[in-house]
Amino acid sequence: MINKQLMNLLQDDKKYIVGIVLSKWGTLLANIATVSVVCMTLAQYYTEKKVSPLMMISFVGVIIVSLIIKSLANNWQSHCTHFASSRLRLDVRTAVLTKSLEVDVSQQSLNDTELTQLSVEGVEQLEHYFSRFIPQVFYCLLSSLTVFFVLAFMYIKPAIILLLCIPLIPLSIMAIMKIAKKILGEYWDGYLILGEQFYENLMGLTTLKVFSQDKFKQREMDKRAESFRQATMNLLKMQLNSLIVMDIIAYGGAAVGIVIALSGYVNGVVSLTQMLMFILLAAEFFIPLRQLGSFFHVAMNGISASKRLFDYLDSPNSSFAEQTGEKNAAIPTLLEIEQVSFSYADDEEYALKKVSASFERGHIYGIIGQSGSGKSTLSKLLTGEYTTPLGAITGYDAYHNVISLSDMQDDIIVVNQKSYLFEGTIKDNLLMGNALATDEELWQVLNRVKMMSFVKEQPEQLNYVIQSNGKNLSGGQRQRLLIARALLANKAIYIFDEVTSSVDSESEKAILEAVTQLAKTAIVLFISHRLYTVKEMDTILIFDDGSLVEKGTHDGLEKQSVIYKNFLKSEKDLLEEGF
Ligand SMILES: Nc1ncnc2c1ncn2[C@@H]1O[C@H](COP(=O)(O)OP(=O)(O)OP(=O)(O)O)[C@@H](O)[C@H]1O
Repeated sequence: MINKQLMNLLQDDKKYIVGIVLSKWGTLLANIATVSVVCMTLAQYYTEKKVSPLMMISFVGVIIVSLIIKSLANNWQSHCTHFASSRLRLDVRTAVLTKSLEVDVSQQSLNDTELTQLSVEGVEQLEHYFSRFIPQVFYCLLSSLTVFFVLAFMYIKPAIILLLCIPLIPLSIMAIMKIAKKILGEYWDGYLILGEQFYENLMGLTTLKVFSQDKFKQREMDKRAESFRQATMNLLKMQLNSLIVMDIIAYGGAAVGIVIALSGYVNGVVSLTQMLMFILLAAEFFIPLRQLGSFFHVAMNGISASKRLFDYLDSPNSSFAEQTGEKNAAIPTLLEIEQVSFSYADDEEYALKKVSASFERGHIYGIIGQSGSGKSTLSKLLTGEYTTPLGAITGYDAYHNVISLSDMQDDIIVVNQKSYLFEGTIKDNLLMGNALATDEELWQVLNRVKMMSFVKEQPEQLNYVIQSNGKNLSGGQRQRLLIARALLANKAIYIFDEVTSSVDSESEKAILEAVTQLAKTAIVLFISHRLYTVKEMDTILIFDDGSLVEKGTHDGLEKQSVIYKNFLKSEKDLLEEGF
């Protein structure tokens, strides 16, 4: 019932749990005192037909003190309830965020939507576990013993009967827990799948509309929502049924105790005060246990969500993130790839096959090949998006010291189709590349990508606001800003992956000039579909079906390489056809 892994999270916050239990216990003691004084007053009035002044004073005094205690205890309880889980929720969310940044894309066991749902709604559910369920478990023990001793003092026989009923409730909770696990699993699965599909459809809504697929997707979502509704109803049904079982035990037990107390009064075994107290306190005996039952269901939701979060947090990190200790501060001037092979999944064909190449600072390398030939896969391996290829990827600094790929990764930057411009000013976006850059440096870099005149034309200049992902810019302007931001980052190795594929010729020219200039001080890999964009580059590498099939300068390849000549010819044909 008590999850060890979750409890370990509490650390210093256990004191708040103790605070909640004690405040509840204080309320219970105040209730017992109120019940006692009410019963004594009633009994006196019933037998003597009047209430003595002393009894009146005690009655009013006890009621006032009880109210004060209850009010203080309630305040203290809400204070502790808030603190018992707020730090913990923050910690769990921070841990999830940190983990998501550390784990390789290839090893992410949860996708973005699942992670968001679990760390928002799932973590929210943990509040109930810590601030309600756990304190209630301890309070139940304390309250049952307290009320038992008071009742036993009144009339031992029915008090023992009530005590014997108590284990039935935790036993029924444990039995329900077994069924609940499966139902909760289905509920969370449905919730996550629905969220994921909703997110995907929302992202692709324009595409769905263009292809008139929105109605079809809507029907699909309807079906998914319906099965989630079923799972939710099953969960609610299970919760309701189990509450009925607990009610029967709680109120049944209280009823048995009350009947025995009444018969004790009729037979003269107990006094009127004792009998009245028994009737009023018998319910008090079971109420905490009954509440435990209701809290249990909400807590189970949190436990189920937290299990998925823990599985995620316990999953292995990327080899890159696991590196500890000092990073090698050396700057790579040479990058060597030896016999690198990589497959996205065990049973999949190799996307890269025994690729060997070396890249030097001061050079720009044009990487071309048909779609699916493995160009982007090489980029993903270099940036650490995917890890553990066969073969070796090693860097060397100017003094020939070896730099491992993980040490090198901070020095590698990629600009590709996934690169993003955030809603905010041009300056904000550029400063992401280098937070310390001055306005002058920003203008310089804008000049390098031929964006200076555009920005100068805007009344707000550097403070011109870009909409999310540069919606209010042309494709070429957007791409040039992405490159400007990367240039500001001042890295040793740059990978440009299809950065000119959807831009106008003016932007293409500006980009090519900027990257060629950059190659004087960095290692630059320029991946492209279009051969003419890499013609002038120092070395051209041709990929075909995962293999590096040719390497050389344009002039050399034009003379010797059949593949290159075919490439040139097919591109010429395409250009003549107007593509
Ligand atoms: N995330 C992935 N999971 C599984 N297979 C993938 C993944 N990404 C790429 N592949 C496969 O790996 C192979 C190489 O893909 P890659 O993206 O490296 O090609 P590319 O040369 O960059 O293609 P393009 O020019 O179209 O971008 C292809 O067969 C592709 O289907």
